[in-house]
Order: sequence, then C-alpha cells, then structure tokens
Amino acid sequence: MAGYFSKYNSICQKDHKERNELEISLTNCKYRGEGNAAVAIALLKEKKVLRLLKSEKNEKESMKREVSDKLRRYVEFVHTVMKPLLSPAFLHCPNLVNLSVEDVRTLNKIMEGQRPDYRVWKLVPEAPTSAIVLQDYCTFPCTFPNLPTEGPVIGIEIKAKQGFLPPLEILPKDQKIKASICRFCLLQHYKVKKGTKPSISQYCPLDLFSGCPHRMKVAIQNLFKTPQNNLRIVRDQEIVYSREKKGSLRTVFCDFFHNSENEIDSFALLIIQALLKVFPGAITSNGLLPAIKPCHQFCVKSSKLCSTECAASHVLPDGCVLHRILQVQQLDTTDIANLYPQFKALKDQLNNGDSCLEKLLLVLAIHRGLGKTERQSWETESSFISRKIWEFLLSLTAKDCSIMVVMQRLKERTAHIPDENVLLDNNGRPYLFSLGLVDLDYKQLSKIESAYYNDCQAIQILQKRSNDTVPHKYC
Ligand SMILES: O=P(O)(O)O[C@@H]1[C@@H](OP(=O)(O)O)[C@H](OP(=O)(O)O)[C@H](O)[C@H](OP(=O)(O)O)[C@H]1OP(=O)(O)O
Ligand SMILES: Nc1ncnc2c1ncn2[C@@H]1O[C@H](COP(=O)(O)OP(=O)(O)OP(=O)(O)O)[C@@H](O)[C@H]1O
Repeated sequence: MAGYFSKYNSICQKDHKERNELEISLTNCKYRGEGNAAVAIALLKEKKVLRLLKSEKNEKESMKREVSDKLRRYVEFVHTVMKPLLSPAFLHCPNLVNLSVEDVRTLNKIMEGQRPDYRVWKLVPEAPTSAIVLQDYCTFPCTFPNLPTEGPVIGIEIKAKQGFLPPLEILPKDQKIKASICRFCLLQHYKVKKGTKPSISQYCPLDLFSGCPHRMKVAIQNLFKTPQNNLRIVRDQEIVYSREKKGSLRTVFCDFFHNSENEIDSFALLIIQALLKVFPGAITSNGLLPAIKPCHQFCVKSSKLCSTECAASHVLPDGCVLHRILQVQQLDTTDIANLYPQFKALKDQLNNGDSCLEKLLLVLAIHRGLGKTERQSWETESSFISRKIWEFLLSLTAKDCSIMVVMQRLKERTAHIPDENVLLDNNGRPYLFSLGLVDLDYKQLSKIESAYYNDCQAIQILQKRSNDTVPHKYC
C-alpha cells in the first residue's frame, strides 16, 4: 500500500516487545481504566501499561482478527504523524506485543468487578491477540533514576477536548450557535439524553485553553466537581478519583504536599504550571503547523473572571502542551458543517467511495500544505478537499487525546534535574514532574458523518430546550 503505513512498516517489527519481558499475573497487573475503544492495564513492576482493544460482544470473528492490523496502524500513525505534530517531547512510541489466550484470561480476571457498568457491553474476547505496550504515564520514566523524591506519586489525566470556537462567518445559518457555545458544552445535553453522560459537566475547555490562570483554575475546579471522563487521578498506581470514584480530594493529596494548607488550590496551581510549562523541544519552530489563532474565546459556559487586561496578556506559551494540542486541533479550519457536504460530494465522484478516499488520505501523511486554509497552487479541487478531510481527522485525534501529568514532592532541588521537569508550589517548594499524551488513535472516515450528525442532533436538542435565544438559557 502506498503512503506512510507501508513506508514505516518496519517500525512495528523493530519495536516489537517480547512477551517474556512482561509479567502478566494477578499480582503484577492492575486495571487502570478504559474508554470507548480500549482498556488499559498497568504492569506495576515494569511501569508499563498494556492497551487492549475491545470489541462488541457479538462482533464478527473477522473483525476480531483485525485487531493486530489496527494496532500496527496505531503504532505507525503515532510514530509518523502524531509524534512530529504533537512533538516528540510529549510522546513515547508504543510497542506491539502478542498475548496468548491464558494472558487474556488473566487480564479479564483482573478487570472483573473493576469496569464501569456502562462500558461492559464491549469486552476483550478470550482469544490470542495483540496489545500495545506504553510507558505508564502515572509513574516516572526510567530516565529519572534516584532523584531525591518523597511522598506519593500522583498521576493526573485530563481529557481536555476541543479548545476553540469556529469563526461565526464560516458557519451556515442554522449552525451559527456553534460560535457561541463550544463543542464540548454543546454536546452535553445530547449526551445526557442519550445516557452516555450522567449529568451536565461544569467544565469548559475554553477556560482550560485560555492561558489565563484565573480561568484555568476555574476549569480545573470544575473538573474536580464533574470529572466524567475528563479527569482521573491515580495515586501510587491506583485510581483514586474519577467519574466512578469521587472520594475526598483531601485524602487523595494526603502526604503529597510539603505542608497541608489549601491542598486543592495548591494542586490546581501545580497542574496549571505543568500545562503551561515550556518544553524547548516542543517549540514549533519547524513550521509544520500554522500559528494558533487567539485563544481568548468565551462560550456561554466559560468563566468570565478574566479581565480585559488579563485577556490581553495571557496566552498559551509556544512549547507548552496545551499550545501544541490546540495547534493540531485548529487544523480543523472549515468546520464539519462545511466539510461534510464536500466530503459527500467527493465520495460520490470517486468510484470506490470510502476505500478510494482512505487511500487518497494515507498518502498525505504530513503534507507541505498542512493547515493552509486556501487551496494551494499545486492542488486540484479534490486533492484540496482530501487535505481538508485529512486535517479534520488529525484534528479529531487531538480533540480526543488525554494529557497525563505525573508529580512527586522533591526533598531538594538538585542541579541535575532539568527546569522543564520541576514545578514549584506557592511557597517555592519543588516537585518533580513529567508529562505525556495518550489516546492518539487514527480516526476513521466514518467519523465525519458521525461528527456532523452529532452536531445537528445536539443543536436540535438545545433549541428544543429553549426557544429563547438568550445564550445562558442553553446551559
Ligand atoms: O466526538 P466526541 O466529542 O463525542 O468524542 C467521543 C468521546 O466522547 P467524550 O469525550 O466522552 O465526550 C468518546 O469517549 P467516551 O466513550 O464517551 O469515553 C470516545 O473517545 C470517542 O472516540 P472513539 O469512538 O473511541 O474513537 C469520541 O469520538 P470522536 O472524537 O472520535 O468523534
Ligand atoms: N500510557 C498510559 N499511562 C497511564 N494511563 C493510561 C495510559 N494509556 C491509557 N491509560 C488510561 O487508560 C484509559 C483508557 O485508555 P485510552 O484513552 O487509550 O482508551 P480509549 O478507549 O481510546 O479512550 P476514548 O474513549 O477516550 O477514545 C485512559 O483514559 C487512561 O486513564
């Protein structure tokens, strides 16, 4: 096959992890969490995570057999597309491993009683399979040996979601509302109605991506209040705070800080620092992506605490993880409302619909026109639309990925710890930290139709809820 999937076929072979390097046993493995597509099991000694794909209970045998192809694609996609786009500073490339039926049986046993009810309609079939081995981002990488740390290791996962609004002028008349309510907030009522969300989240991604410490703090406090699948906290490799486990945050932070005053605020400040930390290796000097558009956007749900002066001075610094994610998210320049009809027209033009288009997209990989809003001189109308589709899919991955932050108190600040791995609390006391990105799946073409459909449904529901056009009535 043409394109990056064939070009980088060797990556998987080279990085193939030996099964005997991993201890898959009831004592060494712990359920770490799951999403719609995959389940993650922590390997405690190895400080790795096994990511297994799930399938629907009645899925066809042939679909189950595709697991290893899907994972190979995943590894190649992360290595050749997402790593350069989101920066090698935030990604370690995953490996593939083959698992026997006994391994899967053991892993399923470990998951028993741990999985949330609303996820069990999918499972890991009891059969030999492949899985992905990732670094456990709730522990420190092995390149951080023997540092003077103490107290618990706290891992935080933030699924930040879409951090910008599409410009009003590009939206069709019946979708103008999308310029005043962000996609995350827009979809909330629809998801609650469908039963996939328990309640309306108080979190607004525009606050988190604002770069304003005030608004970011509100975003994090709201994540604490309604974590849904947007916030998880792991303490010493054990999940202690999530949608399913909402205990006391004070207990979570017990022994974590140098002193025990205002732990929750102090923790929010450390997270903000981590999210705004500049990693020299992540500064976008390579010109791969266009500059981000201003991030001072407000949706009807976002916090209004940021003053005018503050809005002018607070930006996401180039080289921080939020900046980089937002850049990739903003590859979506046309909005699905405009892209979907173009996608349908192009599919009709092509003889072989989806599969032909898939091939067209795969050769794009990291294209020299990436992110350009206008059609380039070398592009035909259909190659321009293919690029827009490809950009939308890349952007979708960045809108759905999770940021993993891990922290531990440092007894002292030693010279050989790089600045980029140290956070300071309000009293200037140091914490070791590290950061990574997970859930970087390649999004299939079918996502274009579902994204369009979901937006239309969500708009309808919102409009039904209130015929009043005053924006705050929507929430
Ligand atoms: O489109 P969204 O915003 O509803 O995102 C979906 C997520 O919803 P949520 O983050 O909970 O709001 C959804 O998450 P959940 O299943 O709700 O945990 C998935 O991540 C889904 O991706 P995929 O189908 O697994 O590839 C996500 O779908 P896509 O990002 O692939 O569209
Ligand atoms: N490398 C890792 N280190 C630590 N935890 C991880 C790692 N990879 C995954 N996890 C945990 O497992 C959960 C599920 O993994 P992942 O997000 O890849 O599943 P998914 O099904 O693709 O999710 P989604 O529904 O969001 O698409 C994550 O939300 C995270 O809590």
